Amino acid sequence: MSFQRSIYLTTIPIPEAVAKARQALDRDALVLRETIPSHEAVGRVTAAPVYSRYSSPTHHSAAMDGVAVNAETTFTAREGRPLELKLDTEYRPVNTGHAMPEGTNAVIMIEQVVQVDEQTITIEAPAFPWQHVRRIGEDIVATELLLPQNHQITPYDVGALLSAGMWEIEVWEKIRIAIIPTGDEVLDFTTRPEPRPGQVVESNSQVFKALAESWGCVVQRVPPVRDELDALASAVDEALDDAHIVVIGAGSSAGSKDFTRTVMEHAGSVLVHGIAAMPGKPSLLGEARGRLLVGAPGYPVSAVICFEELVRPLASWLGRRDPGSRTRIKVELTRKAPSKLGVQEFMRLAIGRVGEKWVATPLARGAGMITTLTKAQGIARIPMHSEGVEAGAMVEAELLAPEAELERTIVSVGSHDNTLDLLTNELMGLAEPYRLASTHVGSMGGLTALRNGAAHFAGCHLFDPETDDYNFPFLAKYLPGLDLLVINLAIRHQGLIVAKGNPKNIRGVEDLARPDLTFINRQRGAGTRILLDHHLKQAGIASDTVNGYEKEEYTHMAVAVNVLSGAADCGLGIFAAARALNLDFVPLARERYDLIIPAQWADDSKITTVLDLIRSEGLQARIRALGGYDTDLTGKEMSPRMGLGRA
Ligand SMILES: Nc1nc2c(c(=O)[nH]1)N[C@H]1C(S)=C(S)[C@@H](COP(=O)(O)OP(=O)(O)OC[C@H]3O[C@@H](n4cnc5c(N)ncnc54)[C@H](O)[C@@H]3O)O[C@H]1N2
Ligand code: MOO
Repeated sequence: MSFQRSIYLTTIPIPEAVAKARQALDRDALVLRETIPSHEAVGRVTAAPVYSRYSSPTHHSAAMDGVAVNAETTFTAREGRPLELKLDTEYRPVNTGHAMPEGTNAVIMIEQVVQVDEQTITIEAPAFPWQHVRRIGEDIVATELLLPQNHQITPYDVGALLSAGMWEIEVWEKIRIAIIPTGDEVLDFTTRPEPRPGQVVESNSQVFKALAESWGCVVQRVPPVRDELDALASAVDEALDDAHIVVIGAGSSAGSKDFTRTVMEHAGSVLVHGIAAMPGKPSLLGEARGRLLVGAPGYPVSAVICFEELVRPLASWLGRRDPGSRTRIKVELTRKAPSKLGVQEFMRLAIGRVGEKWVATPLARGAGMITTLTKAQGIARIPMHSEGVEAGAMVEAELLAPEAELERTIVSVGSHDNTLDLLTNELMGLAEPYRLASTHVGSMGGLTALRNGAAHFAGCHLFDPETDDYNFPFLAKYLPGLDLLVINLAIRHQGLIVAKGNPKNIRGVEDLARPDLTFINRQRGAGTRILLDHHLKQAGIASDTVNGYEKEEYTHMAVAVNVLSGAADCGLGIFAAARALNLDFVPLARERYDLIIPAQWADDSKITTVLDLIRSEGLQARIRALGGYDTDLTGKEMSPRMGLGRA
C-alpha cells in the first residue's frame, strides 16, 4: 500500500460532520433487530411497538384487607345504627389482591368491621360500589399499547412487560464498537508497562469503552497496533467483520506515521477530516462496508471530544437512543479566557458556588492533559465566532457533576501546596463530605480571585522583605477594604532542589553566582521567586550573575523536572517536589503558607469545616509526615507583623 502524508486543511463544524456521516450510512441495513428476554431488557431500545397480552389486574380484585360485599346490601348502615351482615350470604372475608367473590362489588376495610360472632359482623357506614376494588384492566388492558417503538426500556417498563405477559421483546441490537489503539510509543496497559521517554500508557481505549458502555454500546478493544500501514489495515478489516463502528485511535494528524486517513481511504472512504473544534481538530469520519469509521486524535482530551461530540450522537442515532444532554447553568468566569477565532473551543472549568453566584475558573488548555477533565466540574463551549471571554462574563456551562454535588464544593484559587491535596482528601472522608476544587494560579492570582468574589479562600505565601512579613502587606495593597481572615495552613521549607547526591556541592544561595552552575527560576509574581530575590539581595548577588535567572517555570514540579533532566543544576522549590522526583534538597528558608478567607464566609459551614479540620491534631500530624513542613502555626489566626512567629 502506498502512503502519502495527509495534510488536512478544511475543518467543518461538528453538526455538519455528524450530518455527513448520517447521510453516508444506511441505518436500517446496518442495525438489526433481535429478540431478548424482557427481564434483561433494561436500557435496550424497542424495535417494534409492544401490545399487552394480559390485563392487569386479570380480575376484579380486593385493594384492601377486609370483607367483600354487594354495596347495595349495605346502604342502610349508619353511625349509631349498625347493620348486621352474615358470612357467605352477605359478606366474604378477603385479603388485598384476592379476586372478588362472585356477587360482590365493594370491600370494607377490616378496621371498619366489628366481628360479633363467627358468622356475623356489623358495620356503621354503607359501602359504595367499587370501593377498595381494583377493577380488571385498571393498570393494563390486553391489546393496549404498552411501549412504542424506539423507546428505551426502564426498570419500570420491565415490571409492566412481565405483568402484561410479554416474556420476550424485540429490540435493536446493541451498537458494537471496535477500538484499535495505534502507535509505536503506545504501551498496552494490560501488561502494566513502565514507560520510557517518549512512551505513553494506552488509556484512551478504556475511556472510550466506559463512555460507550454508558451509552448502551458494547466495546471490543484490541491491543495497540504498531505504526505500520499493513498491520493497521488488516486490524481495521477484521474489526469491520463485526462492529458497526470502528474507531482508530491516534495517527489522525499530519505526522510522518499518521496512517489513519490512508487506511480509511483504503478500506472505504473518508467523509470528514478536521472539525472546527479545539481540542479534537484532526478527527476523522469515514465509511467502509456500510459501517462507520472514526479516526480519534491521540491526545486524551481531543480523543474524548471526538468521542463525545461525534461518536456519541452517531452511535445514539444508529441505536435509536436519545443521546442525552447535560445540565446547563450560567457561570461567571473568574479569569479572562482568550479563544481562537474560527474554532469552537471546549473549555474545561472548575465550578463552585461562592455565595449567590456560580463561579468558574478555566483549567489548563492542553489537549494532552486528561486531568483537565477529571478536575473539571463543567465544560463551556466558546463559539467559533468568539475571540474569547472576559473575566466576569457569564457563560453557559454543561455540568459534568450533579448540581447538588457542586453545592458542596469549596472553591480555592491560589498557590498550590501539597497540604491542599491532603485537605482535599480529608474533606472527602468526613461524615458529610465536601469537595475542594482548587485551581492553581499562584498567590497573586488567588488574591485576584478573592477580589472578584470568586473563591472561598486563597492559598497564599507572599513574602514582603520590607516588613519581613507574609501576605498582610499584599492584602493591604491589593485587597484594601476587604474584611479578611488569615489562617495559617503550614510553615513550609523552601530550598534549592539539586541532583541526587548534590554532585555540584551546592550549599546555599551564595553558590548561585558560580559560573559552573545553571539555575531554573519561577515565573514573575510567584511567591517563590520573590523569596529568591530577597535571598539574592541579602547575599549581595545581582540577578544577572545567576545563569538561568531568566528561564521561568510555573510550578515546583516543573523546576524539579529541570533538575532531574539536567537542564538545570538547581532551582528554588519546596521539599515535596524534590522528594517526588527523588532529588536532594538544600534547605534555604521557611515560609508561611496561609489561607486568606473573606470574613463573609467565616461562618459558612464550608469554611468552618475546613478550619475544624486543620485545627485537628490528626491532620497536623499528617502534614508533618509529608516532610518539609512545620505546624506550629497551623489553624491559628495570623495578624500583621507576625512573620514566622516564634515557631
Ligand atoms: N504538524 C501538525 N502537527 C499536529 C497537528 C497539526 O495540525 N499539524 N495537530 C495537533 C493536534 S490538534 C492533535 S489533537 C494531535 C493529534 O495527534 P494524532 O491523532 O496524530 O496522534 P499521535 O500524534 O499519534 O498522538 C498524540 C499523543 O497522544 C498519545 N496517545 C496516542 N494514543 C493514545 C492512547 N491510546 N492512549 C493514551 N495516549 C495516546 C500519543 O502518545 C501522543 O502523545 O496532533 C497534533 N499535531
Ligand atoms: O485539536 Mo488538538 O485536538 O487541539 O489538541
